[in-house]
Amino acid sequence: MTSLKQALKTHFGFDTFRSKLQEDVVNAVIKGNRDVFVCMPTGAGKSLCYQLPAVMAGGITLVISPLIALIQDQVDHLRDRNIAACSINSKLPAAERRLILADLGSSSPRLKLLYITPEMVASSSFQPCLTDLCSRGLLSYLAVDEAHCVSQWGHDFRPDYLKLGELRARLQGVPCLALTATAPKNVQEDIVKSLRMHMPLSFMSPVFRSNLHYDVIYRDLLPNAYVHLLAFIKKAIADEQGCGIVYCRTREGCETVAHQLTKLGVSAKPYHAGLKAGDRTEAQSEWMQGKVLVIVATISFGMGVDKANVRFVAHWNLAKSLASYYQESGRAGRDGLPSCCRIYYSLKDKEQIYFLIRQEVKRKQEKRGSAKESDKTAVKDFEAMVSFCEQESCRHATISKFFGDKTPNCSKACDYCTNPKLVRAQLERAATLSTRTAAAQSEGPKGPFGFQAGLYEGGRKGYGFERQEMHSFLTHVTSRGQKMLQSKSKSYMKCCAFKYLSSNSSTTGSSSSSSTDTLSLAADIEYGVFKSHKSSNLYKAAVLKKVSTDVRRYKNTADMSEDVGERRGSSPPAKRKRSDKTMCKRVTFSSAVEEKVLQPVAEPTKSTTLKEAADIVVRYLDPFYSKGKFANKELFKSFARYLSHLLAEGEDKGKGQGEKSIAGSPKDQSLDLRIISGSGYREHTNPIIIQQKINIS
Ligand SMILES: Nc1ncnc2c1ncn2[C@@H]1O[C@H](COP(=O)(O)OP(=O)(O)OP(=O)(O)O)[C@@H](O)[C@H]1O
Repeated sequence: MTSLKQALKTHFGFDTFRSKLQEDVVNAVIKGNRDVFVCMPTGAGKSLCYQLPAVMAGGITLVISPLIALIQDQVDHLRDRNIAACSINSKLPAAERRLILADLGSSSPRLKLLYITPEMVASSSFQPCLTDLCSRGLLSYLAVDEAHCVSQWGHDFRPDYLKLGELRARLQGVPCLALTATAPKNVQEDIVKSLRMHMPLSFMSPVFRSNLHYDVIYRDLLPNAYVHLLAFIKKAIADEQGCGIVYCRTREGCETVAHQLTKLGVSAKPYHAGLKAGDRTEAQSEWMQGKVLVIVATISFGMGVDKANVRFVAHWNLAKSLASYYQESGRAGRDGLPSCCRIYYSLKDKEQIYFLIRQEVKRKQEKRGSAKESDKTAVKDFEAMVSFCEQESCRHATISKFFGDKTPNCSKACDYCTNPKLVRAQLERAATLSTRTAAAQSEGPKGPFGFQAGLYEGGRKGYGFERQEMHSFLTHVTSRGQKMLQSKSKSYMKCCAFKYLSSNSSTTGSSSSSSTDTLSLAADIEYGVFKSHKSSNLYKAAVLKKVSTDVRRYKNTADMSEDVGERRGSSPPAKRKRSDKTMCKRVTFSSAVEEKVLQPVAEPTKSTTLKEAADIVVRYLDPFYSKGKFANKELFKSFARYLSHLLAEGEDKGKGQGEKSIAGSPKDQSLDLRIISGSGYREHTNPIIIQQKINIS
């Protein structure tokens, strides 16, 4: 075994290089006489191209990486392998920083890889350390990860990356390695120029990844897009191995999609900048561990997340460019196994993003006082994304062409190559739809930015216009002294809604349905209000009003209905199907009456604590579990948890209804178990899609 392969095995545990290209790059870097430029697809193993030379070299490798989270991930991974790596960043505790600087200042530092952001490299506090390392000849390599960030033609331009040119000039004699997955020709040239690389050796491999199946579904054409997404998820994870990502543009989008998926029985969690850091970390780690099947995230999620078995990446909203889309969708199938990448395309979404991009360009130009050629980049990039969705040709070919590669052999790895007729049929239907809705759309976007400002995601990896949107949102919020709602309030309001609906079950028609339905209805009502109210007090009042209105509306409609059977037999959703016309004709609403109806739920009654409820539930369910009536322990736990919440929160009003199935007569019950954590209880222990029927007899 060569010493290189030996080092690969010893330090990283790999028997072979992932590809010939990876080995060639490592050899070229170790040789050290030329700068090296690497453009390899997502998941191809670029990190190893500098990590292996770094551990084999005598000095320290300085790695520039754009995100602290990404850096942290890499550092943790290296430390797990006993490789001396660390990062100096703004979040580092002072004591740790002192230790690192002490090691770097020693005659023979232990450290092999020092990760740093471009901002930190340029900061004055880091300069003495850098000068010292340079003057003592202790820098082995300079590695610039995600190098496309240096180019203003790139999809993730970071002005601070431009400062790396100066750094490079200071590090004469230190070989530089630039790595990216997403660099068309103009970006490649920009990288080489900006980093002042000297006649670099270039290692490029085509972007084509044959294990990824790409398709586009027109969301506007679907009768129920969430059910469609559910079917996609089920198919992509048919063997229940692996997990997936759904990308949404906005925080609200993440919440909505996660909520809908949960309601449909999929364990899904949202991830966005609006969540507390702890909740975000929890969502990510549960997803990483396979406890949560789907993470519904803004694009702030994913960079540096190295999870092998991501079986699908669905885009609920369009990516801002084709390059971004390639990178985001490329998080699927890093283990090389077949995986699916789908876009749920929507014309409205397209219009909104166009609008936002133009606004952002205008804002930049106003600030700068002039227009620049590169201002058009964002629009062009997005146009490429749009035409990817609206085209009638191979999706892989489009991606490859965009990055300057030859047309790959798709072999039915996209919807067009699998069934071009279907793609055409969809386009034709979409064209008809867009003609029909053209009039409505021509009115232009509503609201200050054509949509609800404030609902859009920020973050460094955002769409580029987040600052403007967030600013508008914050102004809106603080101007009224409003506070974002806490999840405690949400649970409480859901509980109120549930109690009120339960107590009026004979009116709402839920007497015939389970308390699960009532809970689901309560969650729907609460969530609907939550979406449109940012003020805590207005939100609370609106939930109560909405619940009482719904009950009242039903009451009025039912009272006047000639079909008594309908009143007795149908579930609430069926009743709501009654046409608005009928309702308008027959029912008049009096706000005074509604206010009166509100009163009974203003004060919550004392209920059983969750722990007490859990004790009761476990006592009753345990015999069934012991008899093997549950498929597995996780299912038992999920069911018990769900019932405990139900009992604790709906205890007083639900007596004789919901908990009858727990405490009543289990021996003759057939429990239709649909664990709907979307009803307020997000915790799942079961990663699989839970929608099962258990017969207890
Ligand atoms: N020689 C190898 N043998 C087996 N696995 C490898 C090898 N080299 C790298 N890998 C694994 O491949 C996965 C992807 O590697 P890495 O994160 O470096 O990809 P990347 O090219 O940087 O992708 P991205 O552009 O998405 O960040 C990692 O899990 C890594 O451990």
